[in-house]
Amino acid sequence: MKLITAIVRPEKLDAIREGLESYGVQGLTVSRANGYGRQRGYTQVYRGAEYSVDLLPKVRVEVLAAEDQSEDILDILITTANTGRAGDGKVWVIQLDEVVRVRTGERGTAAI
Ligand SMILES: Nc1ncnc2c1ncn2[C@@H]1O[C@H](COP(=O)(O)OP(=O)(O)O)[C@@H](O)[C@H]1O
Repeated sequence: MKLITAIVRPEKLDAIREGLESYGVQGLTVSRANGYGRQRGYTQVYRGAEYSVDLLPKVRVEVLAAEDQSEDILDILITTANTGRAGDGKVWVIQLDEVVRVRTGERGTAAI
């Protein structure tokens, strides 16, 4: 089992959710994040004063995946999040030891 984490543009969240749902993903976790990569920040003017914003708002999407679905889910995330510009984000995959469904006590892929 894998934990796939994607840090993406907030405006891409709807497309990502649609892509994952039509593939059959049955659950995901979304949280707000702030960060920077090669995109770095940008300069903004507020009440005449210029200041730099160096941590840009992003969305973190976390999906648990069975081994045989991990590559497909990774592809969906990359495809739906991509605009071709710096700031599109990053996706990483972590090997998981265990997943437990709290309600039933099921473990492993049955708990995904
Ligand atoms: N090395 C990293 N470690 C953790 N998060 C990162 C890293 N690089 C980028 N991110 C996250 O991804 C978001 C988008 O980064 P982006 O500028 O597209 O990265 P890059 O072009 O360097 O791959 C950042 O705002 C940050 O939240």
